[in-house]
Amino acid sequence: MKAIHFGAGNIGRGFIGLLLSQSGFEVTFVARNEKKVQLLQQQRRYSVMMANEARDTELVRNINAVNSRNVEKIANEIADADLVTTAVGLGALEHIAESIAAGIELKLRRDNRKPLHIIACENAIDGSTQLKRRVLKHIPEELRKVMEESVAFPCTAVDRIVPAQADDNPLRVTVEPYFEWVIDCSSMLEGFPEIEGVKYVDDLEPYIERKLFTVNTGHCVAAYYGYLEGYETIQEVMGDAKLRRRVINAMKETGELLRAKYHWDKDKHRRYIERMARRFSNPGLRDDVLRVGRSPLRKLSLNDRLVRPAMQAHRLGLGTEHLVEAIAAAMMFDHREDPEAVQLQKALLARGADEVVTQYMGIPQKHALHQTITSQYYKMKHQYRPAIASRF
Ligand SMILES: NC(=O)c1ccc[n+]([C@@H]2O[C@H](COP(=O)([O-])OP(=O)(O)OC[C@H]3O[C@@H](n4cnc5c(N)ncnc54)[C@H](O)[C@@H]3O)[C@@H](O)[C@H]2O)c1
Ligand SMILES: O=P(O)(O)OC[C@@H](O)[C@@H](O)[C@H](O)[C@H](O)CO
Repeated sequence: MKAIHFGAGNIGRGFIGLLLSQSGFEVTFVARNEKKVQLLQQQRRYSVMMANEARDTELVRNINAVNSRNVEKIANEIADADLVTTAVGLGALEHIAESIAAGIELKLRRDNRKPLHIIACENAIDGSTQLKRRVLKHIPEELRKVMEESVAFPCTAVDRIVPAQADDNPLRVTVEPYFEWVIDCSSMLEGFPEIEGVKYVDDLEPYIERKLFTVNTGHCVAAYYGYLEGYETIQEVMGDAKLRRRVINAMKETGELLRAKYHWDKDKHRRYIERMARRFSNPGLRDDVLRVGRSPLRKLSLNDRLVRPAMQAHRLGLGTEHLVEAIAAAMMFDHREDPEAVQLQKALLARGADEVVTQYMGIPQKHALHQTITSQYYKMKHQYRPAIASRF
């Protein structure tokens, strides 16, 4: 069984590569960094350490690597693969689409009808569908129909906290012990080799929404308030009782929405929230506020972890107070080395919050949340301005 994985970063090595290798796949990483490619090619293995007391360690074997610029080699690898996975970041999917399409085209021209599944393991609703749309642009018209017979793009929800690594060994990665990987099997082709530890479901929506609107909503609330209060890590933020309460309150708010939509048991979901908060606090990890808050424009977009639950909750007449505050806090994220934070701050400065809420969040001006978010932002800006100014 052969898998090609795009992105030899934190989640790629610490989660996807690990589970695929444990399930018997030969995994070839497609990576941008030539040094990392060479190391993976030389060592053909790396270790994944658990952030638990025992520091349990797993060895990932049977791996190889190819540089992301080597489109011909990537296409050859994909042409006879069973699985392609990605963890490159949502914004980078457009950069890998052409290589994936080249592999699919080669596979079809060789008349290889073995099923190929392509799964975008990014934090997003319908990530694989978004990738498919980009790949299709590079597939010749005459192959598109036949492609459907042997190539599928099932969507997924992946959950494991893997912080940025500070390790002398550039391949080793430390991860939390917890993980959840759910794949939508309703769009899968027959004969798919199962991945150990994956849950296959017919309807992914409750799973991806539970993950994105609890783990990722709560996580980014911690990051954005933590940033405003001058904390460096999520662990520090969770140690601050006032901020921890804000994180929990936001997860409770999305919890009310999720329970209304999916009729979940109240106590069970409360325990899920508590468990997620304990994960954020894991003392065995050091997770930077800057990593968790990265790419604020993506996180503030209409279908992501803040605006989507807020819009849905509003539609159902449920509370949105904590989400609105978190959205305003996200708008304050002005880290100079984050290109999206810079773009956001420039837009706020040039065009004001009104336009930013419409343009980047997709909330029409006449929507009630538009006004609430804008006012909350100006209120918070006033409150935090002295703290922010002292940063520079
Ligand atoms: N780290 C986590 O806790 C976690 C958990 C679940 C999901 N995710 C998602 O996984 C994705 C990756 O996150 P991460 O934390 O591993 O980030 P990361 O920055 O550690 O890894 C991304 C990797 O993709 C590589 N990359 C970017 N463009 C590429 C290209 N064109 N070709 C090949 N490689 C390319 C980068 O060089 C980097 O190594 C994101 O969508 C993230 O939301 C992350
Ligand atoms: O990867 P992002 O930027 O979408 O979100 C940052 C973190 O919240 C995220 O990486 C979590 O650690 C992860 O989603 C946990 O499964």
